[in-house]
Amino acid sequence: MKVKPTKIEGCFEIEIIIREDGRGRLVKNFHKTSFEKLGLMTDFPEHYYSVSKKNVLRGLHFQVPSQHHIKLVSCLEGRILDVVVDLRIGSPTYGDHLMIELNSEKANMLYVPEGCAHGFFTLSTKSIFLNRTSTMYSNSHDGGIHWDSCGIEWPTTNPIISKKDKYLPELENFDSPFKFQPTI
Ligand SMILES: Cc1cn([C@H]2C[C@H](O)[C@@H](COP(=O)(O)OP(=O)(O)O[C@H]3O[C@@H](C)C(=O)[C@@H](O)[C@H]3O)O2)c(=O)[nH]c1=O
Repeated sequence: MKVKPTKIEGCFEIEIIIREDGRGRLVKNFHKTSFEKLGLMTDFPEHYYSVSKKNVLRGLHFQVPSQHHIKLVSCLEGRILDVVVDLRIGSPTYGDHLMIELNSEKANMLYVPEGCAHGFFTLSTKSIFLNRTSTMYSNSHDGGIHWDSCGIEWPTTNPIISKKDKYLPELENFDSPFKFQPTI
């Protein structure tokens, strides 16, 4: 397992072990001991996957305190552009974002720290997105910011989005409840 830091502190791209033979492939998509050695969260009580067609944009989402959480995200089928926006007051990258392609071929994952908004755009005809979260889903803590309010260069100006995502607040009008806690 290889863990690459990104420009957002606490956010990592993770490359995992893939074994291939004549039958196909085996992908080890979670290894508790390796995560523990790196000081990463290992307790993900909730997992789900979503299936999307091409041109779908989901996000940018988070849960507010006290149900804020770490996400471990990956793409089990297809290709997505995954985006993380730093919403932690006091962070050197507050308001900044990163975009990284996650795909089933590379089987790479993104470890998204608390206090960041997350979203993705689908590049393939069918994309299966896997999310593991460190706290349970809570509808009353569900929050988000508008996908087109953070200076992100999405591949289209007209993605397929949910009604909920259409009316999310813009980043500049968002009063962040998240505080940056430096690791050292
Ligand atoms: C995320 C989630 C949704 N739901 C329900 C609420 C709603 O009725 C239906 C669809 O929910 P949403 O429209 O919020 O689904 P979606 O837009 O796919 O939401 C997800 O987007 C990505 C970008 C994330 O980062 C995730 O954390 C999550 O917020 O499923 C759950 O029951 N449990 C869950 O964990």
